[in-house]
Amino acid sequence: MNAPARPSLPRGLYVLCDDTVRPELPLREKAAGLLAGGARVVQLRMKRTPLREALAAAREVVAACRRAGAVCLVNDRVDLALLSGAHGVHVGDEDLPAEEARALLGPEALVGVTVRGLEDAKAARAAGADYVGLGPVFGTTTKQVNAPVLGLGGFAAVVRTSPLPVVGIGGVKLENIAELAATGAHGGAVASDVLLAEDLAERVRRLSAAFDRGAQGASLVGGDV
Ligand SMILES: Cc1ncc(COP(=O)(O)OP(=O)(O)O)c(N)n1
Ligand SMILES: Cc1nc(C(=O)O)sc1CCOP(=O)(O)O
Ligand SMILES: [Mg+2]
Repeated sequence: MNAPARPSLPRGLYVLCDDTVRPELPLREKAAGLLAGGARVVQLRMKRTPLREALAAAREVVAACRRAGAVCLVNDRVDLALLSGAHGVHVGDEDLPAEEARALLGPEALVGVTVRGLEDAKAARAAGADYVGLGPVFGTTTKQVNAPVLGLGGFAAVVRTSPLPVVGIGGVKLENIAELAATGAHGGAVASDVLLAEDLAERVRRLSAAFDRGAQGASLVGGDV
């Protein structure tokens, strides 16, 4: 029997299509800009959109991502991920546990889990996660995070030994994403730096290119995972 076809999480820039940053711009327009710039991983993060609107937005954004060949993950809501046909979910401490998300979504879905350190990453692997979102790497004003800022050194230490691919989040921007990638991170998750840009597509291109440059440096010195 064939193994289930779970997509792998593309390496590189990971963008948040977020309704809390620049809330006046509709999610579908944000997604269109991000995808026009070549975004390959889009997380739909809806914290202030009423549930039925969120379902409609999820269906639109997932369909647009699929047309563009991008992976779309829904933040928090396993129900919306299922109903919209998303590739998976990203869950944290206040969401369904990863095991339950996996049980509901099945083996073909991607499940990402928020972690604060190495022990959390080991637990996420045991729970069936595919990758971890580790942060905050830098200070952020997008969300009040109840965990210390790791800094690049603290982040890199977890990346080196994590049993799962690590996506860095929190204050990641054009000025620091190459350094983040050079730690061997699998991805760099960005919300405000890209969503506040005048030209979202151009910002995606620049962030992606900077990540790839940093990752190339990491692989040259043997720091790649
Ligand atoms: C890639 C990535 N990493 C971490 C988070 C944070 O998720 P969570 O802890 O559930 O917090 P909210 O995003 O729900 O506020 C993330 N969204 N993405
Ligand atoms: C949603 C989120 N989670 C974080 C965590 O550390 O768990 S930091 C964060 C905000 C990311 O937004 P920006 O790119 O604007 O800093
Ligand atoms: Mg959450």
